[in-house]
Amino acid sequence: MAPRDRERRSGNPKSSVKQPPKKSGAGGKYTFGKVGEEGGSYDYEERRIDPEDGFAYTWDELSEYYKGKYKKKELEAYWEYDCKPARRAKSGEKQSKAQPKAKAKAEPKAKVKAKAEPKAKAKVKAAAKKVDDDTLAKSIAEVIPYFPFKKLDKFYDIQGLLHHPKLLNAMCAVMARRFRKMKVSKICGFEARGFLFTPVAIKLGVPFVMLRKAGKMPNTISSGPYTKEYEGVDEICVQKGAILKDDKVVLIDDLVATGGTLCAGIKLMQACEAAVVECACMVELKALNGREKCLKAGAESVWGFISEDLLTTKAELPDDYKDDGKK
Ligand SMILES: O=P(O)(O)OC[C@H]1O[C@H](OP(=O)(O)OP(=O)(O)O)[C@H](O)[C@@H]1O
Ligand SMILES: Nc1ncnc2[nH]cnc12
Repeated sequence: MAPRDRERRSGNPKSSVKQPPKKSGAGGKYTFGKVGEEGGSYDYEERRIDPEDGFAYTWDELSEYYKGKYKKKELEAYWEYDCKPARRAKSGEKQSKAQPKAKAKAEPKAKVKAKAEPKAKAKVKAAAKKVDDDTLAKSIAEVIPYFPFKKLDKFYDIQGLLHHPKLLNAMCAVMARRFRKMKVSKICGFEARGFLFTPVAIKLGVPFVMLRKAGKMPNTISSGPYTKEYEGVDEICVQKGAILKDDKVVLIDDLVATGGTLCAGIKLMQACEAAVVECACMVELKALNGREKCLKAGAESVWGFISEDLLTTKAELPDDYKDDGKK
């Protein structure tokens, strides 16, 4: 957001901008169930810190302040990715004195345009974001241990991420930020570990479609058999009518190894006449060339967030460790 004149904010709560009235029911903007609403938060009392001035605001206060200055989508993205959650005051604890009651009205559009961000500053920002994504990738990699399983020396266990909700949310936010630009109409996740990324669809306000192993859902289209890095042959299905002609979908999974699973998904989407704008995976085992396979099969893009060289967390195994994999 463009810098603004701190003097414009009134310290007098009576003169500050009033919050719009809350909707009936659960509350303000962050009520359940409105497709297209973004944000990832359903708590209208939640405050986030605007990095512009370091103060915490509710969504209503922030959107009132920036009304007419930024588009709703831009502001939602700003709330989601740039504003950091503020610590909640415990019951009985007063809010900090420095906390303004509401932001003063935003500057008029013309004035803001004149303050457009210089290119150099935008470049610095882009570099900073890259560093942030790299740091996040490393932090996630640290909580994904590997151990021998199903005859693989290194089975990467993404369960570790589920024990760190902030990291999981940050991962989903990175994906949502990426897919928002692609204007996707649906997110498809693979059983089972692809289902962990349903928050991405919630953040984007688009449907999440389950791609399930054969025999789990009625009335389906099947990919036919495919092979994976381990466990031989599998088959995945999508329910008829879940994907429509000309849908723009992202296929999402925790990990791409040989690409067998993703290619089966691509085949399913092709049968539905939908476009696979991206195959997106949290982890990419590059040495197994899944990427090339997916591109050849018709995916427009393949994206992996964490490469195998970051996955250096070796699990400590107990003496009685047993590989319970079936094959
Ligand atoms: O690139 P590939 O060689 O196809 O391997 C990758 C797939 O293997 C794993 O799933 P798995 O089928 O084992 O299912 P699970 O999530 O139910 O364990 C993983 O979650 C991917 O979906
Ligand atoms: N090495 C691996 N670790 C975890 N999941 C996988 N799926 C396929 N290969 C895998």
